[in-house]
Amino acid sequence: MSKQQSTNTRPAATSQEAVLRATDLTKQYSELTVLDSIDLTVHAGSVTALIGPNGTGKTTLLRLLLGHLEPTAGNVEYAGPAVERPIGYLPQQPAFRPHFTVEETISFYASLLETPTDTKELLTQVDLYDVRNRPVEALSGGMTRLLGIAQSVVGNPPAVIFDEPASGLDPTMGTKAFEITAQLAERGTAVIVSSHDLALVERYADTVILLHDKQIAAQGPPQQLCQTHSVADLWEVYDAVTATETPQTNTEVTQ
Ligand SMILES: Nc1ncnc2c1ncn2[C@@H]1O[C@H](COP(=O)(O)OP(=O)(O)OP(=O)(O)O)[C@@H](O)[C@H]1O
Repeated sequence: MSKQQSTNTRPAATSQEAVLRATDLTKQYSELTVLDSIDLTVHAGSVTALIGPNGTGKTTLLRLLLGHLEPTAGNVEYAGPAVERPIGYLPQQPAFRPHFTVEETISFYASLLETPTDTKELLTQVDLYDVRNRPVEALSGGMTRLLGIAQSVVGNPPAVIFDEPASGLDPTMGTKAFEITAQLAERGTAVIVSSHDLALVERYADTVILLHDKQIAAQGPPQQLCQTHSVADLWEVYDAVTATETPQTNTEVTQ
């Protein structure tokens, strides 16, 4: 794909209300400081992509935004509308209860909410409608991730958090996963997505946040980051910013 084609040409988001806001967010696991004084805002109608080296704290930040982890300091605020399901979540390794079919799985999640869900439309959107009667344990890894994407948007939450949605997907379906993020943003959802696929991020993200060495090392629209760093693409921005990578060490597993 040419550079020109890879440029994000999606119309600018019309609504820019803050839906998720993190202020002075710090997270330590025992002695290991993973995130240090992070401030970020995720806006309605936009795709915010979180990138950074392995172990730099992307999943930790996403789980803090979800409220699945307690920050060591700072806070997270959900500032979106009061709805049944404020935030949808695709974990890095989605897993589903065995023996249920694809359709039963989505119907189960839909049954937990009063907001109606068009299961057929949802499964069609992620290309799983044709396998709707297949048990979830018979899905491939990529199909399981697509089911996770479908599950995460049941109830049309105002914010959606995708942890590596394209991981394990073939190029077509990886692109499809990012197209879904763009479609969600177009209808007003605040999407935050972590990914190592810089080409897809450059193409689909409105804002990129590059985590490095516990902090936000670069932030902005992909093209603006390229201009600021006088480079041709997001990979070169990433390379320049992370060149002085500080190795992270692990401690005991704690919550
Ligand atoms: N429960 C925990 N206890 C101790 N350390 C943890 C815990 N969870 C994560 N870590 C450590 O925190 C650091 C950040 O992990 P995290 O999973 O957030 O990174 P990541 O950027 O999502 O990585 P990747 O790109 O490899 O998925 C890593 O060093 C990891 O080992």
